[in-house]
Amino acid sequence: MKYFSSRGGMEPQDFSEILLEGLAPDGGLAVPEFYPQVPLSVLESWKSLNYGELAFEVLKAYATDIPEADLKALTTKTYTKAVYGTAEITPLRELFDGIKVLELSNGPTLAFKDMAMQLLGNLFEYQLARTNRELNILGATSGDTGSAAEYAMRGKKGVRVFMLSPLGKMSAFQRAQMYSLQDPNIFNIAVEGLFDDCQDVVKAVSEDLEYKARQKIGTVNSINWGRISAQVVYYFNAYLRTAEKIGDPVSFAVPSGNFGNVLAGHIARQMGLPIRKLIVATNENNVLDEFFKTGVYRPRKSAETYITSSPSMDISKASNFERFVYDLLGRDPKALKALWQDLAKEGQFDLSQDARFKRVEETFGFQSGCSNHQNRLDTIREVYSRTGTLIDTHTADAVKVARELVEPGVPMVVLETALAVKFAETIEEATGQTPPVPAAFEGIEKLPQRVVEMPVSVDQVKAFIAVNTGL
Ligand SMILES: Cc1ncc(COP(=O)(O)O)c(C=O)c1O
Ligand SMILES: N[C@@H](CCOP(=O)(O)O)C(=O)O
Repeated sequence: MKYFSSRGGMEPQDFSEILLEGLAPDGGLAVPEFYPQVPLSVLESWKSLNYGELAFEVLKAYATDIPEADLKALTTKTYTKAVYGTAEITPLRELFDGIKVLELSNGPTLAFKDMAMQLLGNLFEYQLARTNRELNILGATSGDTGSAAEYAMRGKKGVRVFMLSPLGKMSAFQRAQMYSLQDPNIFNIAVEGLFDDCQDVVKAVSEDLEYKARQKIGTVNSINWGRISAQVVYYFNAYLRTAEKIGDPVSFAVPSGNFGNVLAGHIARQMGLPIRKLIVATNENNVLDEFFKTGVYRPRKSAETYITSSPSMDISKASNFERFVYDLLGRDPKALKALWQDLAKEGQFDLSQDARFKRVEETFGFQSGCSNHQNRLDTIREVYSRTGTLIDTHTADAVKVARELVEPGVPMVVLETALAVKFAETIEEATGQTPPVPAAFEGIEKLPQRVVEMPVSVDQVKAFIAVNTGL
């Protein structure tokens, strides 16, 4: 399998190359030359596989330059009960009204990011040893990618993590998870801005190709195709455990911010998984909901981005949306590049009158909805009173939209993207209950924290990295 840039400006590369490179040199995102197809008969045969085996089957079609025996060893080592708490890895639980919850947040940092990040940590270690290289990861987080990456990379040989987070905008638990780490290869930088500002800095640094090469910069955000490909696996797993009969339709509702999670669902669907609807659920930062409803894509500036009680989705410029639009435009890099040039000039684009916009729902199955703080409180309270379980604020956003769009006879799977304990304040406001703190995180908010503060400055971030790498 070869990978190209969504904007057309990259020589074909292998999986291992794009894994360490992150953003394409022309500022686009790496996309595979085609989506490997999984016929229903093959899907049927995957029913008996455990998670690690399934991950191997899905990923071997993408990571074709990694010897199969090595890839199998990596997926087996990653997806264990010791890491994810259960042998099922991503258990499903019944909610109500035809809705199930897919538990993706039982890993080391209590968010769905662990599903891909643990594998990425092992893949990086493998690839760096194979090529005798070092990697300095530059990432942006709104709360969960940061800790997942840091827990996956701490102590890994040849890897440093420089993680940008929005100063004062994450929950107290999220801050403590990241900033209390004292490992010498982990560097936390709290930026005086929002997630989008952090992500812009990561992209600007990555676009300075000379600096990127000298400092050996890589990424762990979902702009890295490795992240997305690993996230495709749990859609297959959930489908295999949900469909009564292989071939029956199943829908998914996905709390969305940077559009990586739901994009993985889109890819699973393109590979032939019988997904009926992919529901994009946003919070008050509803840029994506606006696009899926109207065809107008209008990313907001930081000043127009709300700070909400589902803070990990406080994102107004969703990176992975570019990968979906690439497919929508018939996988034509010239058309994508032209549209992105319009976007840079006009600050928005409008596909409402373009015949291709109809394909968003008809061909690709996308629908959307959004939530506000009150919806979140109501949903968390109702789920608690009807099932006795506490769901986190992001998952609540998806449950709210799933209930609006669920269809009779079609199971709806809501992706649980974090555990309630990460957002205890809102859970207490909704239910009066304090979410239980897992033993590993007992007292974490009282630990000393190690973080440097910085304005939104590409130059200052570059200088900080250079001082700490000595390169
Ligand atoms: C808890 C949680 N839910 C949902 C999201 C949104 O996922 P995505 O950015 O892949 O759309 C994030 C962050 O990405 C998150 O941390
Ligand atoms: N919600 C994320 C933001 C970054 O998303 P990513 O999937 O692109 O890494 C976070 O919690 O950091």
